[in-house]
Parts: sequence; C-alpha cells; structure tokens
Amino acid sequence: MTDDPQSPTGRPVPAWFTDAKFGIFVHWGAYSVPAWAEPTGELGATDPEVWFAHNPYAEWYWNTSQIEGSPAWEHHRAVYGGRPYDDFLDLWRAESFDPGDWADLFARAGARYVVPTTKHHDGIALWDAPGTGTRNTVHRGPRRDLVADLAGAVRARGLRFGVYYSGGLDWYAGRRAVIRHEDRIDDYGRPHEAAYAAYALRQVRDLIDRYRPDVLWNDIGWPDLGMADLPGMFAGYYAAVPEGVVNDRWDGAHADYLTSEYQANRQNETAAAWENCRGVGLSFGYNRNEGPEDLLDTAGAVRLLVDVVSRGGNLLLNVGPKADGTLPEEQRAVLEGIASWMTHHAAAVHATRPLEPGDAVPGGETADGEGPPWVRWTRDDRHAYAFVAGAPGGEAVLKVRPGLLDPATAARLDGGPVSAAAVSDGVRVASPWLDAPLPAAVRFSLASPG
Ligand SMILES: C[C@@H]1N[C@H](CNC(=O)CCc2c[nH]c3ccccc23)[C@@H](O)[C@H](O)[C@@H]1O
Repeated sequence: MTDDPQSPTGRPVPAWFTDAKFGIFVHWGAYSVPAWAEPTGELGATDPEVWFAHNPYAEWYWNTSQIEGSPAWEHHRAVYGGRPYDDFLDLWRAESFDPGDWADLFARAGARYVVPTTKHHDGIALWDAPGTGTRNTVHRGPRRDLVADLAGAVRARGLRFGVYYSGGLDWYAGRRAVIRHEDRIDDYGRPHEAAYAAYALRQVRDLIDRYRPDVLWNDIGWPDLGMADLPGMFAGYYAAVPEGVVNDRWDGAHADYLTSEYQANRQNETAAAWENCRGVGLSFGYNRNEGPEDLLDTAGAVRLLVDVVSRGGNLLLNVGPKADGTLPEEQRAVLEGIASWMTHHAAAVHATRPLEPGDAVPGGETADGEGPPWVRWTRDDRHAYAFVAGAPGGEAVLKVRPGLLDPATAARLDGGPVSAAAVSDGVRVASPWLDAPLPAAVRFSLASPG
C-alpha cells in the first residue's frame, strides 16, 4: 500500500476498468418490499444532523423505521403494524425477475460492468451465504441464488460482474444497533468482534470462490479484528481473478481505485482511477416516494456520465429494482435514454481519457441554456471529442490550445451536420444538435496522435 493517492497501491489498475467508464449498481433486498424513504436530498449535500432520522436511502429502512418518531417509524407502525423486518424477506417474491432483460438493457446503455448487492447492511444474503442459515434469498422469499442468476446473464452479454458486500455494517450479525446521528461517536455501532470478522471473511471468500467477481465493492470499512485477514484475502482474490479490481472502502487496507458517492468524498475524484456512485434518484434501494423532481432525467444522467469521464473517472449508476424484480419505469426510461444516446456516442466515451491540463477549457453548466455552453472533452489516440449542450443558437466557441487539433481534418458529429472554423482562441462549432440539453460530441482529429 503506497501513500500515493494517484495510485493507491502501486498495482496498475486493469485497463478493462479504466476503459469501462460506465457501470450499473443494483441495490435489491428485503428493503425493496416497503421501498419507503423520505427523498430528503443527496449525501454530502444534506444536513448530517437529520440524515439518519430522515434517511433518503430506502435500503436503510430497518434503521430509519426504528428511530422513534421518524416518519419511517410512523409509516412502519401505520402500514405494517410494526411487524418484524424479516417478514419483508418472506414477502419479497421476485416473481417477475428476468436477469436477461436487465442485462440486455444494461448492455444497450453502454455499461461495461454490473455490481449488485450480495449482502447489504440488513445482513440478508442474496446467495446461500455461509453462516446465514435460512436468512438468505435461496431459502426464503425469492428462493433463488440472485447473485448467480445475474452473474450468468451479465457475463453472457460480455459485461463484467462485481459484488457489493457490506463488510463494515451488519445490523443482524453485528450489534443490531440502531444508528442515530449521535451514534457517530460510537463508530455508528459497527461490529468489530472476532466472530463477526470471521463471519464476514468467510462470506467474501465464498463470493470469490463461487462467482470470481471482477470487482470487490466493499462498503463501510472492515471489522478491526479482521483487518489482519485482508492481505491474504486480497492475495487470494487476485490469484483467482487476475484482472480483478478492489474499491477503497476497507478502512485503508487496500484500494485499486477510490470512490465518491453523490456529493460525498469528491476529493477522491483526483485519483488515477476513481468511480462516482449514485442512484438515478436520491436512494439506492427503490423508493416509492420519489417523484420526477427527485430523479435525474436522461440529459442529467448523460451530463453526469460525460463530466465524470472527462475527469478520468467511472460512473456507477444505481438502479433499485422493485420487490417483484421489475425495474421502476422511471429508472428504466433513463437507461433507455442513455442507450439511445450511446448509439451515437459510445466511441467518445469508452476507452477514452481526459485531455491534458491546459489543452481545452470546459464550459459551465447550462441547465437552462443561459451562460456559456456546457462543454466537456475526452480524447483517444487520434481524436478529441467535444461534448456540447445548451449552446445558444447551436453555436459555441470551444477554447482549445492552438496546435492541438488538426486543421486539415473536418470536424464530425455522428448522425448530424456540424460546421467548424478556427478562431483566435479555439474553434467555433455550429450544429442544430448543440443547443439541446442532451450533449452531442463533435469529433476532431488531433494534430499529433498518440
Ligand atoms: C452505496 C451506498 N453506500 C452507503 C455508505 N456510504 C458511505 O459510507 C459514503 C462515504 C464514502 C464515500 N466514499 C468513500 C470512500 C471511502 C470510505 C467512505 C466513503 C450505504 O450506506 C448505502 O446504503 C449504499 O449502499
């Protein structure tokens, strides 16, 4: 483990990951039955004092519904009579789950990897996990190995498959501690006992042995008494999955790449390899209370993806399936919108890299078309791609370093007309496609490829 934030471990990150640019996160669990939270706001932009009692993360239902007086606590009493949370495991049928349909959509949307929850904070496993007895989806509820089903469908379409595991929090195997804001002093009631550390290690090793996940996406750190196990566990992982990648939420033990979440930990977005994760809405688990105002629309999701990629990161965009296994229509529509956009723009996204500092100037936000056009850049060995949105009248002057672009090769816009002319501080581009909220990519040839 080096202390270089640019390359946290010195191990070169496998090219498949940095070329992938776009992955799909899937938070699906017993919490998808109530599917109830208050859409209060984004992590990192919401008052932490109210976060836990008004948690917008629907996958936190067990915790939020036990905070006396919280709206979730009222809801759980009013609608479910305060019944035990584990009843939701038996109510979770997944009767319409069609992993091939999900994988088709994810592939069309241009995602290159898929990471489903295998055990979230509620401790319920989506496979026949060791130590869980019947508290898993093989023995109860769906009565399926959901991890295997999704892994098979995703890999059949050439996408990589990773696993999310909540190593640091387990409200069942751990201390069953309800977390309130004031509990942050007590490390949020995280379990650190040796028995839990052994339990978690056994489960992650089982995930590696059974599914050879391409990504090990741990969350909330790792139990103190289990930290000594990690170097051996990672060595075993890389031996089993030579191109595997490990995220950074192991309490500093190891990281192939760094992560941010909504607006939280964005300082990590300067690393050589990094990934921003968020939901289509304000929650990872499906939240029936979210309205259109809480969700990214297609243009917002595409601008987020392009902005992240232009800065050298990956976007891990989450969908929260309903308990029956269908994807919420409003979330499906965003992925379908991205899929349609990708038919013209995949080459400007996948396997690209940022321009060198000083090569071009990104443009500001233009949510309503005011101010400068929204501009982001990517490049590959031979081309530079300028993504433009909200350019008034479809015209924009793109500020680029003189000599960067080959003036002899015409600019190109996949699927539409574009004109480009050199001007004193860059290049002026014009196309009817450039004034839309959805970015369009203008392709230029580089004067010096490579
Ligand atoms: C993907 C989501 N992760 C949540 C936990 N989130 C965090 O701990 C955010 C803090 C964070 C962001 N980047 C990091 C890098 C290293 C350590 C912590 C963080 C979960 O609580 C939530 O339910 C969902 O699974």
